[in-house]
Order: sequence, then C-alpha cells, then structure tokens
Amino acid sequence: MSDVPPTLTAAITAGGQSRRFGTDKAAALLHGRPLLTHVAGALAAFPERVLVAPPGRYALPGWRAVPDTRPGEGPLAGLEAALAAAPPGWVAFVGVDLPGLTPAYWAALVAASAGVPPGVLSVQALDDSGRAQPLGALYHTALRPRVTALLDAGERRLRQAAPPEAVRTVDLVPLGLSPDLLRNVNTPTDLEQLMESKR
Ligand SMILES: Nc1nc2c(ncn2[C@@H]2O[C@H](COP(=O)(O)OP(=O)(O)OP(=O)(O)O)[C@@H](O)[C@H]2O)c(=O)[nH]1
Ligand SMILES: [Mg+2]
Repeated sequence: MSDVPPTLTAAITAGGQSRRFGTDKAAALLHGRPLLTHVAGALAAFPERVLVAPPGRYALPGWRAVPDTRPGEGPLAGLEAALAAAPPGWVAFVGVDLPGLTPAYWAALVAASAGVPPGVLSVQALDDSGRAQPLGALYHTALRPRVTALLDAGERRLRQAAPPEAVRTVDLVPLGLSPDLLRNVNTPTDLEQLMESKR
C-alpha cells in the first residue's frame, strides 16, 4: 500500500486560557464569525479534522474532538495530542488565534511538503520579519516521540517541536501571499486592529 498517499490531517489546538484576551478568544467575533470558525473554515478541505480542546468546550461540526494529553500545558502539548490522534502523515497544526489563514496558505505549505527529504518533518511559513512560524505549520506524525520526550523533559516551547534542520521554510511573498495572514490575536487590541484592516 506504499503508493497510497498519506492522509492530511488538520488539527486546531484550542485548550488555552486566553489570559491576555480576557475572555475565550476562540469565541470572539471577527466579521461576525467566531475566530474558531475562521480557522476551521480554512481547513475544511482536509480529509481528517481534529480539535484538541477540553471535552465539551466547543461544538465544531465535522471535527473530531480530542482531549489534551497534558491539559493546560500549552500548544506543544496540544501538538502531542494532535500527532497521537492523526493517521501517519502530515498534520496542519494551528491555534484559534490565526483567523487570517486561508485555504491558499495551507495549500502552499502542503505543496512545499511534497517531495521533501525524509529528514524534513515540519513546514513553516516565514513571517514579516523572516522568522519561521511554528503555529500555522505542518508537522509530520514521525515527530511524535521527539515531542513527547521534550515535554517529559520540561520543554514547553512549540518552536522546539522540530529542530531547525528538520524545518522546510516557505516564503509566502513570491507565492502572492501576504505574511499579514499570520497576524495573531492575543489581546482585544490585536482583534480591533484586524477588524480595521480589510479582509
Ligand atoms: N490543546 C491545547 N491548546 C492550547 C493550550 N494552551 C494554549 N493552547 C492553544 O494554543 C494557541 C495559542 O496559544 P496562546 O496564544 O498562548 O493562547 P492562550 O494560552 O489561550 O492565551 P494566553 O493565556 O493569553 O497565553 C491557542 O489556540 C490556544 O487555545 C493547551 O494547554 N492545550
Ligand atoms: Mg498561552
């Protein structure tokens, strides 16, 4: 069965506390729709869709709810749960606070994952300062033992999930995509600024 393409999985990590936002930012409205709905909409074409969140917190039709392996331990722990829940292959991993990501953004990352050497286990877009973005990125399920070992050792930074040599970066600009897509919402002010910029 080695000629069957591996399954693409979309995973939204939504187990955060929104401390900086003040209320649950997944439910905050942008252009009349919750941030969670924006994020999910961009990933609707993925054949597998999982939502890593506390049981019962959100109802997202078409998405399989998966509990955290380590509740409250942050997005790196959310990635561990996502990689455990996904069939072997690439996982598009995103938070609730990246409402600007589009199907074209994800298609660019998926295209960049095709034919990478076996050592490449993550595909990450470059932001407007040229830094690879670990949230809103692809991770291969082969990273799962590494992520578990990192968490066991006390690491909590998502950026550590893949070592630099295992990351394929994607420059969005030559693809006609704006790094502005990566603007994320941590505070109410961040959301207000997104509302002012047109979609
Ligand atoms: N599954 C899971 N997701 C998490 C966890 N902590 C944060 N996230 C998610 O990771 C994404 C980015 O995290 P943050 O921007 O730090 O969100 P947050 O932790 O809710 O907000 P702050 O409390 O302000 O840091 C969001 O989608 C969060 O819901 C967690 O423990 N488990
Ligand atoms: Mg946080």
